[in-house]
Amino acid sequence: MEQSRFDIQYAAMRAAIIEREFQHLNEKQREAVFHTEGPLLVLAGAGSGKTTVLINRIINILRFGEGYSYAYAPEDATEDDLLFLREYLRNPTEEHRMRAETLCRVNPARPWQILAITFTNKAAKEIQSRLQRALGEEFAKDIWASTFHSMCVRILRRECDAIGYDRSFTIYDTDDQKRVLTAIIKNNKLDDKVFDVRGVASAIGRAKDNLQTPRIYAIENTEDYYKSTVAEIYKQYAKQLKESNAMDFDDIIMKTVQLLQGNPDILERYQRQFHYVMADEYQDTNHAQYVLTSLLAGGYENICVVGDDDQSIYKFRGATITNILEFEGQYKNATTIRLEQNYRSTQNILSAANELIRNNARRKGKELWTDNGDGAKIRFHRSDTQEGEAEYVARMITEGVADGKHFSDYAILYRNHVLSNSIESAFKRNGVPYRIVSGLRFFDRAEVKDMLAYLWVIANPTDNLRLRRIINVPARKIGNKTVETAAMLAELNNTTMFDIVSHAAEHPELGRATNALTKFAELITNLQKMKEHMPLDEFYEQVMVQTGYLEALKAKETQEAQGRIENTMELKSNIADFMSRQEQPTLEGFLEEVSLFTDIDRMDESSDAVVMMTMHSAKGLEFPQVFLVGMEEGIFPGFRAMEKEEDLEEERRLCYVAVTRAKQQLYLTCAERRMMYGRTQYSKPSQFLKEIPKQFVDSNISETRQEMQEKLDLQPNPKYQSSRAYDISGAHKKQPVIAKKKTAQTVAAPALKPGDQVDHKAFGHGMITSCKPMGGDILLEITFDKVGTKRLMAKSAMNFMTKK
Ligand SMILES: Nc1ncnc2c1ncn2[C@@H]1O[C@H](COP(=O)(O)OP(=O)(O)OP(=O)(O)O)[C@@H](O)[C@H]1O
Ligand SMILES: [Mg+2]
Repeated sequence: MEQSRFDIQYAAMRAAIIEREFQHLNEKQREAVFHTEGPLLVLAGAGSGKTTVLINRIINILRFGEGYSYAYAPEDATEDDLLFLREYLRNPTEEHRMRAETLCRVNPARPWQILAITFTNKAAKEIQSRLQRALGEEFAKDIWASTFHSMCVRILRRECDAIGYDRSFTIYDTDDQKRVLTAIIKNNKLDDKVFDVRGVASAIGRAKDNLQTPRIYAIENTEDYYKSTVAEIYKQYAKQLKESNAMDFDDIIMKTVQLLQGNPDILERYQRQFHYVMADEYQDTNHAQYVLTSLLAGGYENICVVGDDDQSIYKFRGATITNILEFEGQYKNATTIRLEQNYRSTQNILSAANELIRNNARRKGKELWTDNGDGAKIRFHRSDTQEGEAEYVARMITEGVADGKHFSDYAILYRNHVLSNSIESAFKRNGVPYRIVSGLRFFDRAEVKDMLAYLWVIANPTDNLRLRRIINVPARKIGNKTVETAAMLAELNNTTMFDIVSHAAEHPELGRATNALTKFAELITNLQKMKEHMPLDEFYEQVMVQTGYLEALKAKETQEAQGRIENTMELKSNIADFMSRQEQPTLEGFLEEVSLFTDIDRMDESSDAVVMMTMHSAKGLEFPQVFLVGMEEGIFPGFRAMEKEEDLEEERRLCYVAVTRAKQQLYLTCAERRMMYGRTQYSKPSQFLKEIPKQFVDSNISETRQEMQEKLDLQPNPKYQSSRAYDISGAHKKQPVIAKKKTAQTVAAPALKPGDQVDHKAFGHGMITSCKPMGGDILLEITFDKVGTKRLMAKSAMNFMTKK
């Protein structure tokens, strides 16, 4: 075809815009961004910009997508038309789409044709907000950027009648799941030591990750007594959930796969819808997620997965690294792009990460480099005790803040949550503000769960489990026996408990409770009606009042009850926040969001506090200053992992993930002695520390001493107070002495009194308002000019404070 005036102008204009748009990316990254058609694997190390590529790729597809290259303006297009088109290419709004289409054959993807899946809500939100900034809120909000779970819930809410569920289905969290399982284990008179509920729950979870239904699981496990019994529990569990119109987390994925596999018409609809499918952190997908992604991308096969085989850390949850390693086998025409430049960390941190992960045999192998410069050396610090370790962490942070850093620049990462206790105490003693990201669900407080249970029952009255939770809360004279009778009647009549309760008068077995039951059913029915014509937050308040829940708390008049009232009110703020974000906020929508919520999503980045979380939760995140604490043999790697090479490699990958979160400075700390689970443990520094070459490290750990200890296999004798009892080398003296001095300094309890003026390195000028002796130390309350009142323990505080 002859080139029209438009073609020439258009091509030049397009090239210029694209050039400008993506100039901040490197060549390899741009290659990935522009490779939009066909299967693409971006396999690259930490901090190399994988997530960045994924986001920019979406921007590219939506603004300059393949379709635009076929755009031809008619010969008679006016200057005005061309100007309009130029504007439209910059900012393709739905509003102007029609005119653009009449001018030229534009055929770029629409936002809802793009599916981008990630693992955490936080990551999904990050993608959404970056896309909104680039493409405009209105336009970007239709992109399916979400987690596996919320995407599946969205599909299921629309389509689940095809698999026999009602659209108002409830989502059970791990706690709900355990209640149901515990009851089943008890009813079947099984030994709950052998069939420990956590073990059973995780076996069922793994079965679902592998898309095994109760029937298939039973067929595949006939030989083994434990597993065949689990198969029976699984069967009963699935039946009960179905009857309650409920799904657990793992069901959400499995049922979506079943829905799509069992209903070709529905599958085809989604395959047609999703022109482009993308998945971040693909190394952590399990079998069910892999099948799901493949199914959804099956229409156009424009599938792009990004990941890092070295960061696969969820094997224990069924993730299988083969999904990423076999991508090229699955799609014969796949293109693979590797990124090697890291933009996050300094060279010292990267070299350490490279050397560490080199010890894994099973990997594809890659090296990262950066031109960020060497940066500061990594700091190793070994303390005598866990308290010493915690004090060190607190001291480094306070000194850093005194130096101009922010508390929020710091992250403390640990292998297990138990390791956070001593750090927390040290932060309290030193007035360091912190926030623990538990990775668990936030909405786990009893009163919040109660209110949510009410909301669930209103939305889905067939939810027997939640009905049981609230039917007599606050007390309504509906006893346990009545509840059990109602449950039995429901079973017998093949209906739900709510149905029985609503028709209590027809069941003489319910005896004197009939009245109370009928009233309860009326309460729920009335609330259901009320819900229809009231804003959600007002409705929530009505639920608190009508159910008598608020009244019952108020009547208690205790401090604790007051706290609970505040928590239930906080739930209202959550609802209000939800309403402000949604165009059509529904109760179901809110409940859904809540059930997929974890603490990490609530991490408020605006407040200045140190964050503490497990290494697993830190995936995909970055922080200027990172501490990895508890770097000891037996903790990290854990004893269990040390037995099998395969497990050790997974631990090492976790260490690689943790190390590569740091942008500027990495601290690795350990203690010789530590109280864990009520016992004092002595441990050697983690083998991972040894795998990091000395040239990248600044250490207080004397190597001679460590080597000596290992050579002689000397075990420290717990009878000695000082852990140095076994140290015969004397070579350690240099550094630790300095450390000792610091501790010695803190011992003298300072003579302070209310009214004294102080200068604190991190908090500035303040005045002591009270001094209370406490456990050989003094608890100070100080009102600082800048940061308000803080409570500090005098001994530690005097490291940073002078009296005026
Ligand atoms: N071309 C670039 N120029 C400058 N900075 C970049 C570039 N690409 C990425 N970055 C920055 O590097 C950091 C790491 O990027 P990103 O989080 O996308 O990496 P990742 O590969 O997804 O990391 P992870 O493996 O930890 O998930 C981010 O702060 C990002 O803004
Ligand atoms: Mg990433």
